[in-house]
Amino acid sequence: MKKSLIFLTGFMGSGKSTIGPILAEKIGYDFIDLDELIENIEGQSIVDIFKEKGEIYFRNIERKILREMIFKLSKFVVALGGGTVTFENNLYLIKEIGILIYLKASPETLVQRIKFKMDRPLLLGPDGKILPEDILLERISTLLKIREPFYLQSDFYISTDEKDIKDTVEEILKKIEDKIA
Ligand SMILES: Nc1ncnc2c1ncn2[C@@H]1O[C@H](COP(=O)(O)OP(=O)(O)O)[C@@H](O)[C@H]1O
Ligand SMILES: O=C(O)C1=C[C@@H](OP(=O)(O)O)[C@@H](O)[C@H](O)C1
Ligand SMILES: [Mg+2]
Repeated sequence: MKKSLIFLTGFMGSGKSTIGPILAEKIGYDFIDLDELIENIEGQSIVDIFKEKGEIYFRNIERKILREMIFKLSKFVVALGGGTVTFENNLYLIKEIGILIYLKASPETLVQRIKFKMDRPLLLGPDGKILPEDILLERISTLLKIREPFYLQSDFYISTDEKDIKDTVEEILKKIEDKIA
């Protein structure tokens, strides 16, 4: 059965929010970033939601907004958050309705892509500051080991290490061309 929703999953920094709009444009779909949608609905940044209301609140709202949106969309590329598919039954919901693509990257690559970014609360120190590179690598490696079994349940994965953004998009296009409506 051909599908009209494409979801991007993968660890923080794997490129979901960057690849998503480019892919959408190429196939004539619209684009939505789940994190941006959460920020708009909540009127608060992801960092502030985590800081003021905590991760459990974030996961509940993430799940609620995902459920509300998922049945309304057609011809959309959706960039998920890095944790979305690892909570509750989000993974099964997403797979039932769309094509799930895992943007795979090694911990070493991920560190290089996000080491100066302050917008991922799970990768900041207790003081809210950027972690030293060796600690960041350790944290990413540990969390990725826990999460990868979920990511690997995607319909397919694309390895993004040593690949530029354009090549990643091209590879996805080849894989989905006969699967989308
Ligand atoms: N090959 C690549 N694929 C995706 N992103 C890349 C690549 N090379 C460098 N980047 C950079 O890595 C960062 C990925 O961040 P983002 O798209 O926000 O990831 P995510 O939404 O998965 O957390 C961006 O700054 C992007 O420009
Ligand atoms: O991996 C995670 O648990 C998270 C990833 C973030 O999205 P990105 O993967 O787009 O950075 C965002 O949803 C939040 O900070 C939590
Ligand atoms: Mg993102």
